[in-house]
Amino acid sequence: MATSPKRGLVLVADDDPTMRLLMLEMLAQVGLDAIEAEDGLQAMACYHSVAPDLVLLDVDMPGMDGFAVCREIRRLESPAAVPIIMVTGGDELESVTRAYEAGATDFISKPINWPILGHRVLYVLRASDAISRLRIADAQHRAVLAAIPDTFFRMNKDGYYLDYEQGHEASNVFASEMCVGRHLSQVLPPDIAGHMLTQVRDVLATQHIGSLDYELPLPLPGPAPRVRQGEHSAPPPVRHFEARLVATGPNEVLGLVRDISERKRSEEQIRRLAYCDSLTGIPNRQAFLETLEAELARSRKANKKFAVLFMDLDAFKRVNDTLGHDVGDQLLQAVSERLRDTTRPGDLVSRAESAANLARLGGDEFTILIPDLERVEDALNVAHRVKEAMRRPFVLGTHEIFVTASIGISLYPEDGEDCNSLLKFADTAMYHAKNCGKNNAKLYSSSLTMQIMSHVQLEVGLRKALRNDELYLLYQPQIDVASGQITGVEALVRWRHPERGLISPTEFIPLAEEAGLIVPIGEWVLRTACQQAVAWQTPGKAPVRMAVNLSAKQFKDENLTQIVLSALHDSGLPPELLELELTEGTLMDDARATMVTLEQLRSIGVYLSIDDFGTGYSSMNYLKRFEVRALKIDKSFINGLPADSENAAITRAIIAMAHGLKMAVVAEGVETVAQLLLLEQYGCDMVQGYHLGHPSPPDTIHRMLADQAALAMT
Ligand SMILES: Nc1nc2c(ncn2[C@@H]2O[C@H](COP(=O)(O)O[C@H]3[C@@H](O)[C@H](n4cnc5c(=O)[nH]c(N)nc54)O[C@@H]3COP(=O)(O)O)[C@@H](O)[C@H]2O)c(=O)[nH]1
Repeated sequence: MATSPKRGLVLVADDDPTMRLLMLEMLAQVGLDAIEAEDGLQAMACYHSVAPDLVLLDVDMPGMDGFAVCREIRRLESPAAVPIIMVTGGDELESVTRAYEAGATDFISKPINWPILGHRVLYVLRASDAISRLRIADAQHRAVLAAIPDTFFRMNKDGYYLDYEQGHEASNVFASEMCVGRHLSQVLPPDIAGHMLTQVRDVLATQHIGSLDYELPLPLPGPAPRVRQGEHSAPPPVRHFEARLVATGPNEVLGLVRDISERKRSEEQIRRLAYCDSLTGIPNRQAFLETLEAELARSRKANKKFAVLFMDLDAFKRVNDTLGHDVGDQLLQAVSERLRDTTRPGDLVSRAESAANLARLGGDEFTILIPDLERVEDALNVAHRVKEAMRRPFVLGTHEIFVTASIGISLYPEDGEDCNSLLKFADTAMYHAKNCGKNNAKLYSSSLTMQIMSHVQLEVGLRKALRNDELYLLYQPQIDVASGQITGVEALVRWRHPERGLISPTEFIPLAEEAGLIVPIGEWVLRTACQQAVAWQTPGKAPVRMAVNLSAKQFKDENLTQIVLSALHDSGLPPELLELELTEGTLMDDARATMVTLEQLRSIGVYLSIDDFGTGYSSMNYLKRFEVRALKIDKSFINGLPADSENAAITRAIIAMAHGLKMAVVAEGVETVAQLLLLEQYGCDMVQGYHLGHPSPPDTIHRMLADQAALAMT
């Protein structure tokens, strides 16, 4: 006979050997092993020694009866109870009741229906197995729930709490009795209750896990703090919660609620670090870009205008270089503070949340967003106020610092329809403002981009100009008034651009200074002019001095003296035949450094003169300290002569004062005989101008010098 696989061990306790035999046989039929005991004591001994999976226990046994065995087993047992089936003498209710009271799992009445005994035992074994698995699962769930700090609840589809177990977090606000049997709306604020109920229904409909975040104001114990007039009350303390919902049946969800206030606080801190400039505490570039993006969307939708102001300090680098980075940092903090004051909501003609309207992009660059702009003038007014605010001295410790600001403005929607363009255009306008003399505010215009592009192209061209031989020199004669002889020439550089043709030095010299090209270009001018000057010297004839312009950047170049020495040495030009023309501005920039450089140049023996005199500081006293040999009166004074009596008086005074300081005077821009005669009358030493000769190529000057020599022979 085929036997089923073994499914468990049954302890059969009965004092009747026939009954035991039959029971064993029936159990074997369903694949169960069995062990026999003929009375209660033996049953207990077997229970201890084999730990059966089920006990089949006759009620009536000599000595210790079935009820006593059952009670004893239950007393000894752990919660994992072994199933006990009591075999009662008859169907009488009393033994059945006693059997259950003793802890029996089930009972079988005699006479036993033998064919179903095995199946009945199997059924009880299965049921007991399921119960013990349930018990384990339940214990595990309880352990999990005990281990997590969350509050959990069960809720039906209509939003009634069926169960509520408060988590062990201090902030869990509701006690169980406040919730069980109540509707969500009686426990939570109406908006949160509404969201929660929607989520509950979604979770039940989709059988997916759902979640929602919400915050609850926590009333502080005691009376509310009094707020004085004009003060803002602190926002009420809130705690943040996250509820996760999972369906546990077609009409019921399990909810877990966690206090996420700490996490929110950390997120806020991270956000602050990511969006705030650490030096000044105002929003940084990232924050500004996001604000700009949001403003763009809002303005587009509401058909509104806004302006972006881009501000850069004009002399920040100088502060950093001269006073150190600590003072530079303090200045940036003070600047952002002043900007904050100047761009308060009321000042901005804008909405309330102005904090994000101001940002530091980095270095000394700040941006301001002006929303809801009605007139362009409003943006210009803000720019003007900012400029004025920056002009007031900053007192930082013992330092009183003066700075100015250049501001560029771009407008939405006129100038651009996206954030990057608007920011870029405001930046472009700021550069334009700087180029227009700093301490300026300029609106962006599309032609600016063209200007800047052509500026950049010109710079690229200038870099190639030297190596492509596109630069050349013209020379303008300088005439000694007394003798009428050419005693000097001024070298003036020209650039023949391959596409644009002739470009004036007024255009490319400032560009060369900006691009750092003035030093190599200036060296080339110096060397070429020195070589040319040597070629024009004729033994036995009056020498011809070569005047070369030096720009401020060249003058500051630490290798200047070396370059001059080298140009003189390589050309063989005597130093006294080289004149270096400097402007007043160049000399005044850094008096101490100027004195050192001038001393070095003087020690070489070169002739030093002041160019464009009268257009700058015009301080004779100052110039005396620099011991220069000559002054060149700017052509703007000569221009109106002889009719302009004021210019005539100035010219006469300059000549007299220069002579008093033993300086020679050269008048520039002499265009007429009348001017020449007047200057002669005033005692001017030398003259230069179109009337006496235009800037000309070397062979023209060569001819002029040759004619002059020939005339002298006659
Ligand atoms: N650092 C350097 N600067 C240089 C160099 N070459 C020239 N420059 C400077 O560029 C400015 C413009 O120079 P330019 O266009 O050459 O003009 C010079 C003369 O052409 C002009 N001039 C001369 N006579 C007259 C006249 O009668 N009327 C009139 N309207 N203009 C006249 O004046 C300019 C000379 O100026 P200055 O140098 O002040 O003597 C100019 O500032 C140059 O200095 C260079 O190599 N390096």
